[in-house]
Amino acid sequence: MPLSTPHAPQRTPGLQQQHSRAAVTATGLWRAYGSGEAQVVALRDVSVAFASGQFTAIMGPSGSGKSTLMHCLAGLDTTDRGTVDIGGTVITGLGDKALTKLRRDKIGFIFQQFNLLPTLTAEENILLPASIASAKADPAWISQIIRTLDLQERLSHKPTELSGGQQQRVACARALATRPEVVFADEPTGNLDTRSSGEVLGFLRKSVDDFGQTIVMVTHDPSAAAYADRVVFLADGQIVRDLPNPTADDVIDTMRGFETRVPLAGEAA
Ligand SMILES: Nc1ncnc2c1ncn2[C@@H]1O[C@H](COP(=O)(O)OP(=O)(O)OP(=O)(O)O)[C@@H](O)[C@H]1O
Repeated sequence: MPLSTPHAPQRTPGLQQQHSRAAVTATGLWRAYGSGEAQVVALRDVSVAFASGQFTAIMGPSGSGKSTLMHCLAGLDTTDRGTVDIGGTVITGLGDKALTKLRRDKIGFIFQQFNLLPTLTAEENILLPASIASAKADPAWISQIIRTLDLQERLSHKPTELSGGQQQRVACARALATRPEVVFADEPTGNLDTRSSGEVLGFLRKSVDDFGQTIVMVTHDPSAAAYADRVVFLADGQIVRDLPNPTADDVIDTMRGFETRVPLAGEAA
């Protein structure tokens, strides 16, 4: 079994120790939706850097701005103010065409709903982003990820013929196929059982330790966050805690602190 067991995160001092440059840097990000009385400020002056070869989880209460932050970091949403730099390219202000190219070449995505193309086989889904990226896919690398994810026997299957866990492992392979600067994972285990979650998280951990991948993952699950090297907590659109080497208990304690915090002046209790 090439993958780790559920809820047994093991951080090994791997490649991330050698790469301290930032893969992704956000500086002074603001994002509001709507206007006037109905305006919601989703991000308030958020500055954060994600080191290359590190696994970071983003957590926070519902509505705290996690998805907005991830979408702004990945160039899927626009910002009102501030900049995002991915691998040395400032993406805020790029036009649609340049952004699409940058996402294709530098970013891998893993979504809660897997988002595989239903008419393609697992193998075709894995190869699709690599086939349209600027640099051609490396067959030895693709084989290595497929082996690590234990997908050799599933390559000719369509998504409907795969379990949720298998579909998410295909999505992981697809995200890593181009060796992107960063993989953004949005609740990657939100639709999976405990065993499949452990397999996916074990693979993400391994891809950081063994391959030097950079991962930024939004999650609600403290045991998923415990696989990360670092947890960044958002509340009310701001970063309020930054926890290195988290355990699930650390994360639960920190989240409890938000639930019991005293409301700000003018806020409903
Ligand atoms: N497209 C939008 N239009 C209007 N308001 C939005 C939009 N997207 C997000 N918001 C608001 O911005 C705030 C932050 O939302 P966001 O989805 O980023 O939070 P979240 O922490 O990801 O929440 P959850 O954990 O529930 O997914 C919320 O108040 C939300 O209602």
